[in-house]
Amino acid sequence: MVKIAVCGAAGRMGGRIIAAIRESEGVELSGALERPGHPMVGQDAGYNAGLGAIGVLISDDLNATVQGCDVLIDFTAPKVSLKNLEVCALYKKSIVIGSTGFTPEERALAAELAREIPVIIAPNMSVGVNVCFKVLADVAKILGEDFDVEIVEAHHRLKKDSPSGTAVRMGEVVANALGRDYNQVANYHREGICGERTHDEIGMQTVRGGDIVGEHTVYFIGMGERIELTHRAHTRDMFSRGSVRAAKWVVTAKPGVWDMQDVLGLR
Ligand SMILES: NC(=O)c1ccc[n+]([C@@H]2O[C@H](COP(=O)([O-])OP(=O)(O)OC[C@H]3O[C@@H](n4cnc5c(N)ncnc54)[C@H](O)[C@@H]3O)[C@@H](O)[C@H]2O)c1
Ligand SMILES: O=C(O)C1=N[C@H](C(=O)O)CCC1
Repeated sequence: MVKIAVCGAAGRMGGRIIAAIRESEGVELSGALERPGHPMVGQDAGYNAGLGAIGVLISDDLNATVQGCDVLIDFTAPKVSLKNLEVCALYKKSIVIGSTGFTPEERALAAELAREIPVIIAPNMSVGVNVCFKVLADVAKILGEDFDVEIVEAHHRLKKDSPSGTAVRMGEVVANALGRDYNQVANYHREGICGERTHDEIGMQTVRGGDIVGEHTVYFIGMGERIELTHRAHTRDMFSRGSVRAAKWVVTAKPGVWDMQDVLGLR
């Protein structure tokens, strides 16, 4: 039985992950974490999952919760995830990180902290999006230089980071396939007389509103035709089921940073 603790247990994803753990075989919920001062600390973790009481209380004790698990699933925010990664490395535990919005410097620090433990960092845990990542590289290579690439993503009004981690990864996949440096070609902002589109740029546009779970469209726009590759998430449950699948996979993996392409055998 793989013992999983969930960090961000009172959050939108935390509740769905606890529900996914309860319906999965071979795993059990060993702990649930929230930030010190959160009103749900001390309450049963089952309530946010719609399960009623399940006998696991939400704690704010990071060290004790990590010591009691085999793997921590963390959907919080980049700085919190880096701290969690550091504590998992201290106790030689695995970690699955779903948080998005990491800077390049934070990603490099995560890779350094992952030298001695297996870590999964994935901006999107759904099977569908990970298949899109794979297909996107092929589409970009086949279409080549004659098609302009633009990415549009839409999420709920409470999302804190922009553009989404998934949109950034889609941009990175396309840029790599076309031999471009994503950080050089990503264009996040057009306003006023900003000039014609440059050949290499990848435009990134963000929509925020209401309860949109997550939508991503990559446009390949040519002269006289275009391809639009869209993924729409209907619920958060495939992210949470993916994170549990990742947790089962990572406990037997070698140290280093992995992602869902590894878990799903898509690499
Ligand atoms: N990888 C994926 O598939 C995927 C899917 C959905 C969301 N996300 C990402 O997951 C993250 C969380 O999303 P959400 O919608 O659940 O957000 P949320 O705000 O609903 O939940 C985050 C939770 O983390 C808690 N938290 C903050 N600091 C903490 C700390 N120090 N210790 C413990 N808990 C702490 C918050 O109190 C909150 O309950 C975001 O970065 C989001 O982009 C990723
Ligand atoms: O709700 C969110 O926040 C989501 N974030 C991820 C991202 O930034 O790509 C995945 C989709 C949902």
